[in-house]
Amino acid sequence: MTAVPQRYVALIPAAGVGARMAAASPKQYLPLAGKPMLRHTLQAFLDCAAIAQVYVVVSAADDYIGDVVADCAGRVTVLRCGGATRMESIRNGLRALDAAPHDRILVHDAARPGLTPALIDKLIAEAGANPAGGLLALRVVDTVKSTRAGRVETTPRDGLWLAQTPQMFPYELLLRALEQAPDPEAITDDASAVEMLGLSPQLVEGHPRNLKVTLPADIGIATMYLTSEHP
Ligand SMILES: Nc1ccn([C@@H]2O[C@H](COP(=O)(O)OP(=O)(O)OP(=O)(O)O)[C@@H](O)[C@H]2O)c(=O)n1
Ligand SMILES: C[C@](O)(CO)[C@H](O)COP(=O)(O)O
Repeated sequence: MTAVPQRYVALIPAAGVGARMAAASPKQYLPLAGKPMLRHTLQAFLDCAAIAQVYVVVSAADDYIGDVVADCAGRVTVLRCGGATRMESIRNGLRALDAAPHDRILVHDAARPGLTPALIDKLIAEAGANPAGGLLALRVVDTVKSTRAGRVETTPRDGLWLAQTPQMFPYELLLRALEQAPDPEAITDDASAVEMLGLSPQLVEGHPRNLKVTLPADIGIATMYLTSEHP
């Protein structure tokens, strides 16, 4: 029996309110280098030949998305099933999208507009065949301090990484991991749900340009990367 080739499908959670950004509109629609942030994020997948379909999860009341995807007919599907948390939005999106069990789902934050087709291709090349999936991540390069004990302590940084997105997993595995998670509050990213099943997703070196735009200061940094000549 010939193996059915796996497809690569993007799922972009874009139903947040951007509370930490404290802007007039949800941060994923703020203008960056002349375009809404989400359009930059979408374009990275639209410019990546490996991506078969892009799904965007927005809130039911979202009235920004129409203008952002007006010229993306066919490649982008809008799912109005955003939830109260990022993980709920992703789980709702997984239940709504069309994919085969072995297709790879690349979950990517709308708030990471610095992603490039080259980074997507790198993740697919290095982790696309891994049954435990994989994600872009950056090694920690600064000394890490913790105040959890009520005082300042230094945490050894060897072996520490900062998770980025896309986080890519077989469709069946990711949906099962999110639905079976014993403590949904403990899941801050998709990989942690898969880790709770005892699997170890592959870490693939990402790039600082793929930062999550979270605080006002991140707008200038993201704009610098989006307008820079350097890849
Ligand atoms: N209920 C939610 C919350 C977040 N997200 C998405 O998940 C991504 C990463 O989340 P985060 O950076 O925390 O975005 P917000 O939740 O909007 O930010 P804040 O926590 O400051 O409100 C964003 O693209 C956001 O739109 C989502 O789809 N649904
Ligand atoms: C998924 C993520 O971007 C990986 O670093 C991060 O966990 C999202 O955190 P947020 O608080 O939902 O922005």
